[in-house]
Formats: sequence, C-alpha cells, structure tokens
Amino acid sequence: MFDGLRKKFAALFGRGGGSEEVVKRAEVEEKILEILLEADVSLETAEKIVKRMEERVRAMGRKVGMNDLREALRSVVVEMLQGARPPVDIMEQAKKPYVILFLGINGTGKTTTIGKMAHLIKKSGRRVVIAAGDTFRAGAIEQIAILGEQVGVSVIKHSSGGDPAAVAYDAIEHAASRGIDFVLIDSAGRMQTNRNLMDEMKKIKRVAKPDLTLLVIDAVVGQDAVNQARAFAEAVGFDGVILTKLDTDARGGAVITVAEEVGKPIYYLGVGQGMDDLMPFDPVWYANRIVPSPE
Ligand SMILES: Nc1nc2c(ncn2[C@@H]2O[C@H](COP(=O)(O)OP(=O)(O)OP(=O)(O)O)[C@@H](O)[C@H]2O)c(=O)[nH]1
Repeated sequence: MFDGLRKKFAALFGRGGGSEEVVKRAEVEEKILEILLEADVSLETAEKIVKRMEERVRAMGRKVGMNDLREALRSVVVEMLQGARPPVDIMEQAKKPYVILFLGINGTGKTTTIGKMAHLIKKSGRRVVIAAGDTFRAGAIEQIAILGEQVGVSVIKHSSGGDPAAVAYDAIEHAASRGIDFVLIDSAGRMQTNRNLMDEMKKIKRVAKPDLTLLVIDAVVGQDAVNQARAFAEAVGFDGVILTKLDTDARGGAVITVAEEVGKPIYYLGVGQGMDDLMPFDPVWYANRIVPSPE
C-alpha cells in the first residue's frame, strides 16, 4: 500500500547508518517535492508540505541531518491530516436510527463499503439495516442482498427501477419500529455531470434526512477526487469522505490530496475487497506508512 511514496521516501532517507550526516537541505526538499508530485499530490499542497517542513527544521536552529528532515516531514503530514479527522465517532452515535447515506460516482465501491460498514457496526454489537437504494444499475440490488447475507444484516429492497427515496423511507421506518441503531442507504453511482441522477439524489436526501452523508471516492483517481467532491458538494452536499481501494493505489498521494483539498473529514479507508478491509482514518498510521523509519 502507498508503495510509490513509501519506497521513494525510504530510499531518500536511507537505511540506518549515515542518516545523521549533515545534508544539503535544499536538495532534499527539492527531492521531497518531486516525490510528492509523482504521487499525484497537487503542486500547491506539495509546496505547502515542504514549506512547513522548512519552518520546522529552521526552528531547530542548527544544522540538520536526514533524521531531522524525515521527522519534520512525518510530523507535517500528521499535522496536515489532523484537520481531516472525523468530528464524530460513527460507532458511538446515540440517535436511533442513525441514518447514513452513501454517494459517489460509478464503481467507486459504495456497495462494498456499505457491506463493510454494516459488518463493522454488527461487530460492535449494534443493529443495522441496509436500504438497497441503487435501483438503477442492473444487479445492484442483488449485489447488496448478497453482501447483506454474507454479513448477516437485513436488506430492505424494492424492485429494480423503483424509487430509491421510497426504499430509504421504508428502511428508516423498519429500523424505527424495531429499535435498530443504524440505516445505511446505498445509492446509484452517478457521474457528477448527470443532472437527472443528481436531482434524484437530492430527493433521497430530502426524504431520508440522513444524519450523515458520505461521499465514497476511489483513491486511484488521484487529483480528480477533488473535482468529484466539488461537484457533489455543489449539487447534493455531503459531510465526509470514505476513500476506497487504497490497497491498489500505487502512487499513494490521494489521502493527502483529499485531506488538504476537499475540506471534509475522512471517516474510513477501504483497503481491500473483504468485509474486514475498512479501517478508521488515522493520520499517524498513514504518515508512518509513507515515511518509514530506517530498518
Ligand atoms: N481492492 C479494492 N477493491 C475494492 C475496494 N472497495 C471496493 N472495491 C471493489 O470495487 C468494485 C466496485 O465496487 P462496488 O461496491 O460495486 O461499487 P459501487 O460504487 O457500488 O458501484 P456502482 O453501483 O456502479 O456505482 C468491486 O469489485 C469491489 O470489490 C477496496 O477498498 N479495495
């Protein structure tokens, strides 16, 4: 995971011996900038990282070695990502049912992520129901029904082509009447440019009045994540992001780009196709992963 960044930073900062040597700071910073850009971090964000690093090492008031630079980079990345920490712990919500709507363009992993979330909620000892709100794509209802079965969670569904807002409404009623803690609403993947589908989304939101709306973004798209987020923010609005497919994101910069440029919290990271492959967003874990300590 994040191999692009991880390997290059590991090579730059060396392995053990010699890393305390005084180095030409500007050269290392130039190289860091280059590595970040290759990982698909935007120029603006990459420059910001390097500038903050520079401020940090200057404040040390002495000549710096590779270890200092590595620690400065790591702490700047953590600091930058702290701003994207979720303000609420989804698992600790007292409101019943707590309704979460999932949005995103086609194939980002919404349906799979809902299966993973349902699994996580169930493992935490709380009850959850899924609304099969993707009535648009052939096979989507069946896909979510299979995932529901796999994780042992009920799925409320209508027939294909039905009104997704009605499915969401039924699922919320179902949960309310049975004291179920969470409702997870799937939705049809839509290109951010498709006005009709975006309008339909607004209707689901109006009817379901979700407590949290999460945009599911595929990390592999890199900087296009920012465009997708902007379009969804304008058309429908959302509260936070789930970044998926980090296990296949060779470049590794999407986490930084989304944290810095989307301006919404990142709730979870999808790290595989299995139902356990969802992890809470953790800036320290990510920074340690991309800027490894010498072996
Ligand atoms: N490697 C990997 N694959 C993932 C991850 N999340 C989802 N996928 C895969 O991505 C593909 C698309 O996932 P879906 O859940 O069907 O995507 P969707 O957003 O519901 O798709 P639409 O209904 O077309 O909008 C599937 O093959 C998933 O197994 C992840 O974190 N890692």
